[in-house]
Amino acid sequence: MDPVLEMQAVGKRYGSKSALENISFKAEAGRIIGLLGSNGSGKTTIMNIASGIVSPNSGQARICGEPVGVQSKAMTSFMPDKPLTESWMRIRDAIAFYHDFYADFDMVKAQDMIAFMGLQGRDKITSLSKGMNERLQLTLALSRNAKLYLLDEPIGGVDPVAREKILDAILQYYNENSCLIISTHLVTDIERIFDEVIFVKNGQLALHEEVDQLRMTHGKSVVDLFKEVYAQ
Ligand SMILES: Nc1ncnc2c1ncn2[C@@H]1O[C@H](COP(=O)(O)OP(=O)(O)OP(=O)(O)O)[C@@H](O)[C@H]1O
Repeated sequence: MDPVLEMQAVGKRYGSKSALENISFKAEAGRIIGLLGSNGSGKTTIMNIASGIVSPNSGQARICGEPVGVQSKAMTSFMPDKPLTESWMRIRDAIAFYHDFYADFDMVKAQDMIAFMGLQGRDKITSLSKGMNERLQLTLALSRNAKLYLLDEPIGGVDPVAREKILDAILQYYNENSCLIISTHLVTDIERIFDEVIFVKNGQLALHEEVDQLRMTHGKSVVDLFKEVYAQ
């Protein structure tokens, strides 16, 4: 069976600046994968290429064997680091918008997640705190029945309690037939949910390993190895 996401020798330049170089990896169904790296290492660029927002200059990205394009976008649910919702919307409008827009949107799951997250349908999105907004964006992304979920910094800037709630929601609502990739530089606390981690450093793939294997071969937690790899 084809991997859910495969990158083959992907390179990306912005003008004269190289953002990604020769990135190759496979991401299989049933896996939660941490895409880890310090600021500017290339995580968002990888997410943007997998979701079809940005085209690589070299190499190729495939979703379930299909080159990234119209067909692959229907199989990919992306939570970007900036919200896709409009400022006039209430939470219920955002849910209705996603339901109208995506044929695979599961309304029952969305309502269940809204309750789990402690969100209220009548609340205006502009009135939500950063953490509550992240809970909403995660609800919207995970309520689709996609093959690939791409969550770009889903816990950026939220307090430890909100972070735990978001991680619990990911574990509870994750669909085991899919692959979920989470980019972050906040490795502490989040490593408990990863099956595999990919380290990106200066636009290159520094490591791709199963977390259990990594602990055995390196004798270290993901956080400790992260600190070692990214030490200046
Ligand atoms: N639109 C763009 N134009 C020019 N350079 C860009 C653009 N987008 C990204 N870059 C550069 O590409 C490199 C990788 O950026 P990217 O946003 O992918 O990193 P990141 O790991 O997601 O960083 P962060 O954790 O800070 O979000 C950086 O050097 C960045 O400055």
